[in-house]
Amino acid sequence: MALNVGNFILNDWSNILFALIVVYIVKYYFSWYTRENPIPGPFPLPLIGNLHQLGLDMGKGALKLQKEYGDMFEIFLGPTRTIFISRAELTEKINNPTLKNNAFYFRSPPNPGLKELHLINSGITFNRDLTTWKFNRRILNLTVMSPKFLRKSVEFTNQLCDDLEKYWSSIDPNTKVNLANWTTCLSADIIVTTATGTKGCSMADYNNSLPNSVKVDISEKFLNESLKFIDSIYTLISSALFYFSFPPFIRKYFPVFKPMYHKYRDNDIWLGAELERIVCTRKQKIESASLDQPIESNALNLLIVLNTERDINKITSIDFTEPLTNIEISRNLKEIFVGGMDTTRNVMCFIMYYINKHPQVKDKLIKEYESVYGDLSKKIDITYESLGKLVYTEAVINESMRLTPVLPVFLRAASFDTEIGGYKIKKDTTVFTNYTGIHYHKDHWVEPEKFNPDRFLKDGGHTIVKNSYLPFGGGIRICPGRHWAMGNMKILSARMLTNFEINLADPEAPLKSSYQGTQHCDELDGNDDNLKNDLDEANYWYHQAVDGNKVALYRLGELYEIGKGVCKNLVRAFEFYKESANKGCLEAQYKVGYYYDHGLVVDADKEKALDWYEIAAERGSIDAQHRLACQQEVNQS
Ligand code: HEM
Repeated sequence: MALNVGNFILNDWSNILFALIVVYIVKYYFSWYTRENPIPGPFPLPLIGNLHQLGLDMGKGALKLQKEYGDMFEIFLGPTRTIFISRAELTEKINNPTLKNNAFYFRSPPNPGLKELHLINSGITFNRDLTTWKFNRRILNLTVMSPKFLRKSVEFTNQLCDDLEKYWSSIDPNTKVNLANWTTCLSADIIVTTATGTKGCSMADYNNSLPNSVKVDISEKFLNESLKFIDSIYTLISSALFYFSFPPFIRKYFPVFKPMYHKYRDNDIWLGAELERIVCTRKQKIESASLDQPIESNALNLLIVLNTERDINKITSIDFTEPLTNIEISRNLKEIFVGGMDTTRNVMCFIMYYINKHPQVKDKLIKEYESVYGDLSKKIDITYESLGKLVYTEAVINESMRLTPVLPVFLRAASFDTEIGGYKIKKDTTVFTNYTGIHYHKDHWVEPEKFNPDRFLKDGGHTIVKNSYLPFGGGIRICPGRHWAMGNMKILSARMLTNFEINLADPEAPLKSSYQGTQHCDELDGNDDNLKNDLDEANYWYHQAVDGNKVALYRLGELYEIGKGVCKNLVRAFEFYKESANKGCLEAQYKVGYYYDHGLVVDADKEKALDWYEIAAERGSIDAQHRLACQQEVNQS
């Protein structure tokens, strides 16, 4: 009998498997129930842990779990214990700005996938080796945070905005402007151009793909090379998530994942070689130029000349006296692309959404641009220095990034055993800061759901609690590209609003976005029907006004008054009205009176207002007669 049972068990593989599974489950739950220092969190399932509760959208999942389990909860991503913190005070250690006693200088725990991508012991973002991280981080700070780089980046972004304006002014009036696509292309071009000094051509390609657009003449070979490179950066970003999430065995041998693995691996090899080729070619060019020849301050050039005889600010620390090797330069360049491309494009989309959703904010922005750049009917001159004056713009950008942080959650790992909120955290435990959770926390923000840029103004009556606003993270690993990104966003907002009348195709539609490692703007359609028609109308009246046509002058006054086809500008409007009034246009005469009457001109003057009203009233203007009657009543009373 005993033999039979033994035979039965040993021969029946399914029973063995069943027994193993039972043992695994018992062991799994035993270690879960007896785990040290448990933090509130959902009940996990073997193998997948709490992945089903977190869902694919990590930002939304974290918010949902925060509601159920509070500001600090733990979940299991597969077998790995992971902690989420969603309150400013709890992030104190993560945002420690010094290396001394820094318990969270690791980005992630050791991970075989990231190691295979050479991201664990080199580069910046996932680098766990303190010596090389410090070295690379210092180099990147010296490059993308240096004033000469930031100044040059303003020039590049302005030039690319000029291109965008050219493309937009030739768009077919009956097509919708896909703002998400345009900002994606513009951002890619900004990052590529500013990082390498070679102009990106995503916008040109996208423009050429649109029906009825005026095609740009661009070499097919250059276009393909450039697009392949950009595509390869996006592929690398997706591959980091893939390599991070799946263990080597599943990646390499599971039928669904195998082709993806091959694609990602080939891409990594190609990109590495391409970056080195780019570095080598530029290095040769710089070395063959004479020393007195100025070198453009794009990121690649700055990395190449660092610590060479061209570098006037040679760094004189013992550990860093030599120029960078080609590998070091290409790895830093890769960090710029990976860190900058996906973040910038999505943030720009979100900003455009919020601005266009709130017309009163748009008006205030236009006023700021008028006060900083003067006459908006002429091309505005955005300099590096002027960006500091765009205080309201900065508040609008901050508020957009508060409501939709492009990294809704992001990770760090404990670099030694430590503690948060009274709970012990073991070395290498992953801790996600739930940025969205903190940005919407009722204890930190009044009416957190409301879009209110004033809360970021000094006199806005709101005190910002330390660590309650973290769009760029914080502490020693805070985003090194934050000043560059903020500059780009300011330029883009100013250029778009002063040149175009963009309206959301469906103003009632909610923001469509999804989590893809970063928060991704899925769809953002703007209407350019009005834009093109309005531009045409403005052009038409300008054309007519050349010979002093009083009706055309009056019409131009109207367009400037309401900002149609041109930027709203009351000073310009008044100039046109006055010129038209002097030529005898009745409506314009009334308008001039009205502008003097209501203080819409600098030299507001009631006497002058009455004079113009009288002229217009005498000639039959009902509006002017009404104003005079009102004035008489006021005088009598
Ligand atoms: C609006 C645009 C951007 C946003 C919202 C953003 C946000 C962030 C955030 C939240 C982090 C994590 C910081 C932390 O752990 O505390 C980060 C890290 C990083 N960002 Fe950005 N970023 C942006 C643009 C850029 C740009 C343009 C670059 C290019 C230089 C860049 C390069 C990096 C790098 C290299 C890191 C890793 C830093 C480290 O681990 O030491 N980012 N970014």
